[in-house]
Order: sequence, then C-alpha cells, then structure tokens
Amino acid sequence: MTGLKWQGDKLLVLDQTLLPGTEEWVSCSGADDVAKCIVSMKVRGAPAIGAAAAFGVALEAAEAYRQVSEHTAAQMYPQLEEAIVRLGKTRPTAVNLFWALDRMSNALAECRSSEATGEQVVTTLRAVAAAIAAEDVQVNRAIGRHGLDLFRGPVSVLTHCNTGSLATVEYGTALGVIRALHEQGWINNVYVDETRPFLQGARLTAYELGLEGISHTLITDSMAGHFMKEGSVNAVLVGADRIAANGDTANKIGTYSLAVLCHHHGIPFYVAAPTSTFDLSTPSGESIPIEYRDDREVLEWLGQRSAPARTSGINPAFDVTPAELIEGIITEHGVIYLPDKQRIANFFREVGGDES
Ligand SMILES: CSC[C@H]1O[C@H](OP(=O)(O)O)[C@H](O)[C@@H]1O
Repeated sequence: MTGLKWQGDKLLVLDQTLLPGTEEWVSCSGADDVAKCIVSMKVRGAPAIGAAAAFGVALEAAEAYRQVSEHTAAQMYPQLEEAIVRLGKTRPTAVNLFWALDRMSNALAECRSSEATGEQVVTTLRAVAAAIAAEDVQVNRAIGRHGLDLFRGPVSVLTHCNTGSLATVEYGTALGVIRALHEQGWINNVYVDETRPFLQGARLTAYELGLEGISHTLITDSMAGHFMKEGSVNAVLVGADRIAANGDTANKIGTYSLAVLCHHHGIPFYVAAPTSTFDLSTPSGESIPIEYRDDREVLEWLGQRSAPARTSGINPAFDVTPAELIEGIITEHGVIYLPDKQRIANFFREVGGDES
C-alpha cells in the first residue's frame, strides 16, 4: 500500500487524518497544496513528507511552465525557488524534508546552469521526484532485510508511532523490519503504542498491520513498561526523523521513554532509518529542532475538550534519544551498532559519501 500516488500532473495524498475510518484522497496540483497537506499531517512521516515535497516542486514547475508566455525557463525560477522555501517551512524536525528539497534545488540549479528550456525543467524535476520516491521503496526493503539479520526466530516486538507505508512511500522503516519478520514467519506479536496525542499507532500502524494480517495488540503508551517487565517484549523497533552525527536520534514523542525502559529491562532498542535521515551537520541531539504542535491535540480528545477550560497544555511532537541508549541503527547499507559514536563517521566513510 502507499499514501502517495503520482498521476502525471497531480499528486494524490491519502488523507491520514481521516484514517482508519475514511479512505479519502486529496488531489494536489502545486507546491501550496502539498505544503498544506504536510502542515495538517494529511501526509506525515519523515520519508513521506520528503517525497511529497519533491513532488510538490515538480508540480509547481508544471504550473509555472503553463503560465510563462514564451515557455522560457528563466521566468520559472523565482516561482520554483519560492515553492522550495515554502515547502521547507512546513515542519522543522524531519531532515528528510530538507534532504529531498536540496535534491530538487540542486536539479534546478543544474537546469539553470545548462540553460534548459522550460519543458526540460519540468521533465527534470518530475524525474528527480520520481527517483526519490522509487529509491525510498528500495531503501525500505533493504532496511527490512538488514533488520531481519538481527533476529534468529519468532519474536514479539513493540513499536511506536507509524513507520510504515504511510510514513514512507511504501513498505516502511521500522515497520519494514516488522514486515520482513512477518514474511519470514517470525512475528509472534507486535505491541503497537497508540502514540498520543495524534494516535499514529492506533489509527495508522494498526490499520497497516490489520490490512496484512500481521498479529498486533494495541496498547496505551503508558503500558509499554508493564509488558516489558512481564517479559512480553523481545525488542523495540522505532523510526527516526533526524539522526545527529553522534547517533542521538529525534523521533516521535515517547520514544525516549521507551529507550530508557529498554535500558532498564535489558531489551534491545533499535532505530530503523534510511541514510537520508542522518544529518551529519548536526553534531548532537541538542541541536535538533523540535516541532511544537497545537496544544489542542493534547487538551482535546477527538476534537472534544477533555481538559478543564483554564488548563494549558504543551505539545512537543518529538523527543531525542541519546545514542548510548540505542543498540543499533538499521539502515539500507547495514546496521550501525552504537553507542560507539565514532561508528557513525566510520560507517559513512565505508559506504561512501555523505548522508544524502
Ligand atoms: C519512517 S519515519 C516516521 C516518523 O515520523 C513520525 O512523525 P510524524 O507522524 O509526526 O510525521 C514519527 O516520528 C515516526 O517515527
């Protein structure tokens, strides 16, 4: 399954705010449509918002080309550069968004330096956006394969938030590992954290696992320690939105608590993420920008106020897990075992190239 469909001159986004009860596709014809979908979390998940933003730039190019008089590229660049800036302001934490926009920006710069025609700009940006999407699926399947190598037989795992086909283009990162385990017949059960306040676990992960008949049990976030203590959880698998150069990892709020619980109970805590989630320009977790969302997500339940009128709330959408609490980071190139912080630098030297 996927939450993004590219149809020539439109991007269709599966509105995740309506799942699981309603499957409704939103049609995007330009960067502003995509930006609104990202801000409102109709599309969410680090790799998914990167791919969606890339398509947003490609759609904007087609729109700009339709508007210019002599179909010359020169008139298109200001509109496209503005679209990239607009999309870059949608959400601050997931580095995949900026990684994808940088690839689009670099492609645009190459068009400009090679004096491409307007039509060539449209074709080039569409091809780069399509490549980002296609690569993501292959990367996720590689993450799944490498994650499978960490296990020797049937396990029960716990996961947080949604890291599946609705958080990526398809297959998923931590949920990609879970899919690979399921395909191997090695999933006894998946404990799914509901993931307050946006309920990505209850609404999206449970939806994906149910569609594929993967055994799962929904729990409240506060139950995780109980099931670890009783020995029901063999490993924890989570995703990531930004991994700093020392391995500190920003992920959905509640992830840090899971890592501390795993440390206490001697349960391996794994992060699954593509190399596009690494940000080697950010030295450590303290420098990762954390998105604060509307506190009504905390103060309300399904749109109805649950807290007293005079009660204030606070809503950090992510927290940072220090590298020393992470057993390993599962990437498309293999597993980086932490907490030897030098291993991140060595890993990128071995696989060749930067984090992009
Ligand atoms: C495969 S990365 C998914 C990542 O993104 C989620 O955040 P959000 O739902 O706010 O976009 C969460 O942190 C997941 O781990």
